[in-house]
Amino acid sequence: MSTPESINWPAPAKLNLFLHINGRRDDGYHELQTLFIFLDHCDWLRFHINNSNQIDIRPDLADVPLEQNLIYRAAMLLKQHSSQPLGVTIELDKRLPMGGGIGGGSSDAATTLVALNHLWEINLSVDELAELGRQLGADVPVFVRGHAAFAEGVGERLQPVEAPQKWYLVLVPECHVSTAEIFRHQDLKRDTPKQSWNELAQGNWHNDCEPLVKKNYPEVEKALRWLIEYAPSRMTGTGACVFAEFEHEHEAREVLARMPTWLQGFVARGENVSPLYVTLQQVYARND
Ligand SMILES: C[C@](O)(CO)[C@H](O)COP(=O)(O)OP(=O)(O)OC[C@H]1O[C@@H](n2ccc(N)nc2=O)[C@H](O)[C@@H]1O
Ligand SMILES: Nc1ncnc2c1ncn2[C@@H]1O[C@H](COP(=O)(O)OP(=O)(O)OP(=O)(O)O)[C@@H](O)[C@H]1O
Repeated sequence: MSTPESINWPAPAKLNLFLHINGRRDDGYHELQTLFIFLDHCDWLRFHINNSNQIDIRPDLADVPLEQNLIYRAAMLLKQHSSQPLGVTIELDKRLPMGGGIGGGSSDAATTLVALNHLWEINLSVDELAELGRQLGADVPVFVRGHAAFAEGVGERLQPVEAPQKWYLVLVPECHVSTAEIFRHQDLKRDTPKQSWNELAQGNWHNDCEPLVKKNYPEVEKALRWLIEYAPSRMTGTGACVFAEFEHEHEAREVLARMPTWLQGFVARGENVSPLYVTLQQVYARND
């Protein structure tokens, strides 16, 4: 029988199928409209719980001090909801590129909240976990809730949607884009008119960050220029990753096989239900 220790918890990537920026609020945050889906391409986390009152993460993330690691911050936030000396050692198998616009850090944080809520027996509701997630970053709640969603406001108003299931080829340019830097930039386009979900569901999607990131990061521009020869292509989030959508896996793999050596990428399936929730259901079923 498998023990909680032997479970690998997925932290899936997300794509923003579109990212429309509608304006800037007085506090500097942006009003936006975006469509989130998950990919079956994940970081993997293993949780070894104990009573040490300590949070350890192995291995260290290069360039991210422990106190800034979103996994550590998520565990510390959750720990405040118990009076016990809760501890954990977390093994992280990092596969998602950092600063790639596919939400790796946010997803790691969400998986930590969901898994430790169960393993530490804290039993917060999904709404309470999403609220904790919001304190860590705008993208964390959608990973906590675990369903593809149309997001509005500053990203906090989420409406679950069913996106058609497609395959994606994601290219990972060799650069990190800082989300804060892009949102601060004076040349960012911020005036796409708001539309209803019914209008947006008809298509005509774009990413308002893409022109600026292409201009400032030649690696992103080069990757898009290559990919667009094969299929309509777009950037996710504030970059750096770019993606193209395909009906069938073999079509995406054929383009992957043509990729020149100066590019890196992967093929993944789009998911409406996060792989995290598939794992959580399996854990519940095992405990019944
Ligand atoms: C652009 C998206 O990636 C779309 O998925 C997200 O909305 C960004 O999510 P995230 O990385 O979790 O963002 P946060 O860590 O909350 O914010 C990073 C920085 O982005 C800017 N930011 C973020 C979200 C938003 N609606 N307006 C903003 O201006 C803020 O300057 C903030 O300092
Ligand atoms: N566990 C973590 N994994 C990745 N990055 C982390 C983590 N904890 C903190 N960070 C910090 O967060 C930054 C953004 O990481 P992330 O991989 O989430 O970027 P992203 O995919 O561009 O996110 P988003 O699309 O949400 O803006 C990293 O550069 C790093 O400094």
